[in-house]
Amino acid sequence: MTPRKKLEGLVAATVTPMTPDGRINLSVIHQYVDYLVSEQNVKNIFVNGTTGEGLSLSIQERKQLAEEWMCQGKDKLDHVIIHVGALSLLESQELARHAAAIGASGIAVIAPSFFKPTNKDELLGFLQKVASEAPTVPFYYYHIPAMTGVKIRVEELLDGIREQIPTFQGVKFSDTDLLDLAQCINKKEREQFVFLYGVDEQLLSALAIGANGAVGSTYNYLGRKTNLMLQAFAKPDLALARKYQVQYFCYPHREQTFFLLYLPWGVLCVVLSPVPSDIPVKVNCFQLQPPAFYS
Ligand SMILES: CC(=O)N[C@@H]([C@@H](O)[C@H](O)[C@H](O)CO)[C@@H](O)CC(=O)C(=O)O
Repeated sequence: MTPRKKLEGLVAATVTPMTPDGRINLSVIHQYVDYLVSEQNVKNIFVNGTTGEGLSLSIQERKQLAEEWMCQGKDKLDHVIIHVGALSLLESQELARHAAAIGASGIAVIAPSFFKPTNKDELLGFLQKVASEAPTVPFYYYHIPAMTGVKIRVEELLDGIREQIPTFQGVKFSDTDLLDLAQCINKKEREQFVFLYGVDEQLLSALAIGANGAVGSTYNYLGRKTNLMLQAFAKPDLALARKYQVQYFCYPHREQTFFLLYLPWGVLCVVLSPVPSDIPVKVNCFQLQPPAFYS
């Protein structure tokens, strides 16, 4: 892993592979890493987040997954960000210490979502207590109000955040409120922070207001295509970038079917997207353990 390289571009929010009897399946993670790097050109991952269903896993499972992703990503991935948020502060702190011990390139924390912080100071207090357990690890706030119900504006949260959290590095911004994101980015003193956008369907809009990159589920299987959009945006060829965004992300993702098939030789991940017939990608599959007869 290349340590401390600035985090930008695409970050795949990884799915957690499971066995048919509901246990985590660590054995396919090395192939998952190879798939992301070679097939999707994605070298950053976000582990145990929403897509990985981290909050539905036990602490032990989350640690084992983090260790395996770190181990298999060594010398292949640039960044492994571990989500360590939890309802329990003590558990979140334990996960933060663990992520630091295994050398994670960053940690991220969502707001507690049952007994919710009601203002900026409560939220900041929680984040600070977790971040301080990993004092050398870059820290990201994971803003996903649709899931947590915590709607404190990030723009407000960021005021003076480095004084409370010296490791604060940026935000994984999974919300459609682009005004909030723009206001975060447009403060001069925040230029050094990283803003990673998390609503894949409208990434281009976030790039236009200065997002550094993106974390999302679709980069598991549309990473290569989204990289083309990033290249078109950087050129800049906005017409082409818009074409990519519209073609691959404007269809109702909530209707998207994403499932894992458990076959004798391993796990097949199938993604069905309701896209028009003139677009070639309708079904995306990746084999976490490809059978010999397929190659
Ligand atoms: C609510 C949700 O799952 N949002 C996804 C998006 O990538 C989302 O799947 C995508 O925009 C398709 O709707 C990410 O923001 C979540 C994420 O990055 C994570 O797994 O932590």
